Amino acid sequence: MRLENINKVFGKRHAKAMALLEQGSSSEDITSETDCHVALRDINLTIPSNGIYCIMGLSGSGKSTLLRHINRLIDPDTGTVWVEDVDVTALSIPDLQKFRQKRIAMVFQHFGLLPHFTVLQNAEFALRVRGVPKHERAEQARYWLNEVELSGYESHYYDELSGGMRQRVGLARALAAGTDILLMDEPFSALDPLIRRKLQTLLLDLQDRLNKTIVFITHDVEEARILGGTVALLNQGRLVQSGSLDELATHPADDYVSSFMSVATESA
Ligand SMILES: Nc1ncnc2c1ncn2[C@@H]1O[C@H](COP(=O)(O)OP(=O)(O)OP(=O)(O)O)[C@@H](O)[C@H]1O
Repeated sequence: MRLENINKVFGKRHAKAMALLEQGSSSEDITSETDCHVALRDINLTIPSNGIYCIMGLSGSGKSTLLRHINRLIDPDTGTVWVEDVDVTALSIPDLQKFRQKRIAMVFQHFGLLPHFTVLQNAEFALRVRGVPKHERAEQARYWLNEVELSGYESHYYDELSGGMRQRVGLARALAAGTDILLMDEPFSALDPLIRRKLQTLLLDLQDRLNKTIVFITHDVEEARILGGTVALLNQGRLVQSGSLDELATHPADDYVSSFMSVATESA
């Protein structure tokens, strides 16, 4: 997939902010003149298929905003999102809905489960939306719950699950959707370190067999390394460097990359 010339500005005086952006004003000046926030600026990024690709950066650097452009939960102000030969930014709303159902599932940091649904009902949710018959969707959901080691918990509710189990349900729901692309927005960062490590291993095991295109947001260099070490690093809405973590460590594009990598090395 490819993001081309993406700009995204949030705020009320949007037209004024966009005019300043086009004139080349700095993001700081745009904020001080208009109170708008430049969340993404001139993003050009190619994400290879069939692998795990990590989006990194400090809090507020634009990671979630970038991820949400891929399934157009957020529309860009300018630019194009390509998923293979599909221009996602040009899809009509009905086509976008079909495209999302078929191609892209999402896993959220805070799970995004429906508390009044059982584990099974949550896991089969995407299939229900798609109109898959009850028996068939239950069978598929059970299969994926087994894959995430949650067999036996089908009739449990959200309140009865630990954080790790909740995220396993989130993962089963995304996998049951049967899409080739998985967007994961800090899926493991609310979990304690041991559970987090287990879920990283589970994801790697599944990916070995499923070979999906996974775009994974993390703050954590160690987590990105475990997941294969291919990253894009954002700073204040700009893409500062992409490549392997080793490249970022040995040939940092600027001081931000260098300090991001050295803090991570010190805390490892
Ligand atoms: N809907 C919105 N309206 C206004 N500002 C927004 C909106 N969404 C995001 N922003 C701002 O855009 C910037 C980027 O936000 P984003 O959530 O993409 O960052 P992030 O890197 O994912 O941060 P975190 O790691 O804290 O989740 C932030 O300053 C945020 O406050």
